[in-house]
Amino acid sequence: MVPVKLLVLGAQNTGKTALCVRFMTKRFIGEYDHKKEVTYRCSRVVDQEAVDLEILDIACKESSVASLESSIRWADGFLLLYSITQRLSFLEVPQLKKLIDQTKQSLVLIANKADLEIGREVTTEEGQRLAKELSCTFKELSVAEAVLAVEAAVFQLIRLVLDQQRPLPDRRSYMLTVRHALTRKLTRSKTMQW
Ligand SMILES: Nc1nc2c(ncn2[C@@H]2O[C@H](COP(=O)(O)OP(=O)(O)OP(=O)(O)O)[C@@H](O)[C@H]2O)c(=O)[nH]1
Repeated sequence: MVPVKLLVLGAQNTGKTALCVRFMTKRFIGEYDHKKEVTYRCSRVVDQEAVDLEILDIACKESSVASLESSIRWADGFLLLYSITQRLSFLEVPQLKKLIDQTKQSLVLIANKADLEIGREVTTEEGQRLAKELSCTFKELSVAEAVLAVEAAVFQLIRLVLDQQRPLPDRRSYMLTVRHALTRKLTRSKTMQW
């Protein structure tokens, strides 16, 4: 079992708890008790790898900068949420990203509440642009409506963490680079034969 620790971050009311509960139970529950921070534990198989998962949902209202920083140090990967209906939560993203250690690059930016099109304050393109600037993966989804999208986002983050933990030559990104280089070389030599 590979231990993987994930932290769910974002401004208030962006759906952090809803996302954790959705991932753990597959259910969407409207309202939660926000007073305490909660650690969810479960195991999942990701790409044939058994993963021992801990997901920390911190109560933003209650937590000090010091405790936020200590949670960030604890985590291997981050789900950073904003709500498409709360422009302010989108504007807070770069600040939160700055708090995350530069060496910790496993981060998925989630634009939540995609079902609330009528109240949209942040466009999909703005989210994509920000993710590009912050060099992270981007997903727009609705925790309320899409159980599979939530699972896919968490799994994608787990893959990033596992990839980051592998010694450099084993990393998926490294293998992909080598594969692309080889393909290019093979294509070129084929072209030359013709
Ligand atoms: N329509 C809609 N509502 C959502 C969605 N996700 C969460 N909510 C609602 O948004 C509100 C806030 O969700 P929470 O999960 O409590 O948000 P949080 O980020 O944990 O909030 P704090 O603990 O205050 O930081 C709740 O009323 C949820 O039911 C979604 O995808 N669509």
